[in-house]
Amino acid sequence: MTRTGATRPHPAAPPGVSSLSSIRPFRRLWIALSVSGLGHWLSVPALTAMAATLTRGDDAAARAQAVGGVLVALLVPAVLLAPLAGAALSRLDRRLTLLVADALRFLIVLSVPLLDALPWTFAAAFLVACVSVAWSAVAATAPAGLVPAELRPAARRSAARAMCWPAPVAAVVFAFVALIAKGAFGEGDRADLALYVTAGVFLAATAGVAALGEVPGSEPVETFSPVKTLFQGPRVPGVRGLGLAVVGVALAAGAVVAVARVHTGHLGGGDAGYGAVLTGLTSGLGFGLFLGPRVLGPFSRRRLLGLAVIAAALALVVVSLVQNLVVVAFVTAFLGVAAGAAWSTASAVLAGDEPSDEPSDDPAQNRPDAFPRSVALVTALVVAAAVPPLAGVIGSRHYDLGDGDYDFQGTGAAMLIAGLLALLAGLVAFRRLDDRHGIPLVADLRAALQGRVYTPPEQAAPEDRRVARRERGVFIAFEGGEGAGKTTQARLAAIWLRDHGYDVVATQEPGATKIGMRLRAMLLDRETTGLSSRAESLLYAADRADHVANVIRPAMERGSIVVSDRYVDSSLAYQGYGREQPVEDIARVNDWATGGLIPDLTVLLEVPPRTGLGRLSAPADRIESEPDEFHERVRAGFHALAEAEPERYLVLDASRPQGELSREIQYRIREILPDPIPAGTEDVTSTFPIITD
Ligand SMILES: Nc1ncnc2c1ncn2[C@@H]1O[C@H](COP(=O)(O)OP(=O)(O)OP(=O)(O)O)[C@@H](O)[C@H]1O
Ligand SMILES: Cc1cn([C@H]2C[C@H](O)[C@@H](COP(=O)(O)O)O2)c(=O)[nH]c1=O
Repeated sequence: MTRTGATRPHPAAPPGVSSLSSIRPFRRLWIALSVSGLGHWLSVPALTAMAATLTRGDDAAARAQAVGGVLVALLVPAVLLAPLAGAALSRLDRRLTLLVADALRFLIVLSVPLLDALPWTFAAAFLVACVSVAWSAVAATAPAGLVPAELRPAARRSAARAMCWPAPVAAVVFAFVALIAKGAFGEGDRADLALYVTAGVFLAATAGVAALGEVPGSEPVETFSPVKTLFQGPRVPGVRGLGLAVVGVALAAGAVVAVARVHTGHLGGGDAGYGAVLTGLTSGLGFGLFLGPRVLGPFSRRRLLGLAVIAAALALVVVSLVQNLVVVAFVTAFLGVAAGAAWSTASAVLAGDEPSDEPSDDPAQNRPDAFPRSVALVTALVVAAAVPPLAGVIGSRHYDLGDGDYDFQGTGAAMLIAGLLALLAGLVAFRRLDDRHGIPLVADLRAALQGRVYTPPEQAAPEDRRVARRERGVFIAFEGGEGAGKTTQARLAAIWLRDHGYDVVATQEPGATKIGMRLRAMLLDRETTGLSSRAESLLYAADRADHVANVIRPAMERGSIVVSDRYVDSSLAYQGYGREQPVEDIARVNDWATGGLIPDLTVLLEVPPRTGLGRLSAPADRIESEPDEFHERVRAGFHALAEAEPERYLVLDASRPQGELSREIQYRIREILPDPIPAGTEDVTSTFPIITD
């Protein structure tokens, strides 16, 4: 609501600190971790390619097994040794640990091309992976030690990103280095150069960490046992099918990685082709992780998860059958997108279903992603151990198809089997996860594409249907982040409408009714601490239910124009995107609370959070005091909602002058206005007000 006065700094920002990137030591550590991450991801294709180079004289089965052996060596420490690392690492100096980890990996990787022996390549892969377990555990918590307490959650998320984003870059670098190596050595693939480059990256990371100042260990280094977590099951009981969904995704993505080096060799691609396929997979994964639940906002996340697994499995089936390297790289990228979307959707499903128990001493119990991570890791290990030998056992088959030959390699057959198993896992997971039994999938998808939750006609409440038929008014909502100018523009619109003869009800959320005012006080009071996200969502929905029942619907029935400062989309953006709860759950609760009442027009006033918050003068309330990241998510949420339903939205850049904005809003409102004088009255008076600017 409007408050006038001077601007003020955002309350979540400590003095002089606007964001993580403005904290120099954090920024430097983040860069050093990104460089280490690049080395970490480069070591995977470099070491597997070395195994393939060293078995070049052998048959395809031996080569596949050598590559699989390196992958197993890279995965075993993460599965078996991680639980031992946590307690020991907490006692060590963080900076020194990161420094030693990078230096050790530099030396080990450098030794591989120098010794040029397969057994040492396996041993080196195992040693690198052991060091990487320690490095990633420390890297996950170290940046949080460099920032104020309120920025620590954001620092942890940022650290996780620093370790992940280099994966597609590493794949591209590997592909380029392979091309250069092929040109330079001119005698088939040589992985030496990729290993030297990887060692060089680790050396650069070592120098980067050495140049850092102290890294305080303010947070314990927590690791968990994937095997134990697997048997404990998900932190949230009752997410049936989630484990199977993760198995399906890990099976599909893991099978491609397990045989890609040898398969691309069959397709004439060598190391560069291997790099191209890995680039497709990793960049697809990144894109899918970003897209995840953002796509199809109102669609059930559980359904989305099942569908994403099925899509990844079908992509693997196509990859297994196609004999063209370019097509294989593109379909693998699609597989990556589906797998990434499945992963982030699974995380959202788990994050949205809050655990019923108290925080536990077991780190795995406090991490929503511990279970899917464990399932993925163990599945990847089994795939790396089983798929390459399976490819070797099957061997190659030659088919004469009359007008052309078809060579079906063991690697393709092994991927086909993995793809069919992943498809089965996806189908069963979809059935188990489905929380919309009886709702036709196609209609549900179509409605989600239009930005709404599908409700079968027979399920709409009889009273709501009756009211819907009688409604004659127009409903306009103003939405946007803090200080965007909603109250200002809603008031200007109401005045303009009244000036033109309309009966206007100007209202707002939360707090338009007596009960609503009490709810507003509870919701916005900074003294309200520890309110769970679900309770917050329900309180906003309760305010809205009262608002619709006592203010909006009666006004609509009278034929008034209702102008509301905030409505359901605020809950989708703040409680859904902002609080990272499943948006479709919030949509469903609000659909019920409002009897499905949707505005005829939603004006979205778009302004960067800092600008909007800077416009406010009163002390920040509970929601305004949330950190920048929260408000950025809210902003992105409003964007996504408007994009999903463009015909209902008018999106405006709210940093423009107020007068310009209100004129544009008037133009748009005009398109949906009814006759301002009720039909009967017009028969009697024969008058018709003229609308002017
Ligand atoms: N287009 C604009 N340009 C600059 N300042 C504006 C603009 N629109 C509104 N303001 C000013 O910004 C402040 C906040 O405006 P307003 O209360 O309308 O925002 P709001 O979106 O309703 O805020 P809240 O989210 O707190 O309800 C007021 O001081 C208002 O005068
Ligand atoms: C309706 C609604 C509101 N909020 C938040 C958004 C704001 O921070 C406050 C309302 O304050 P305003 O000054 O009146 O805009 O509540 C929310 O989080 N969810 C909602 O549904």
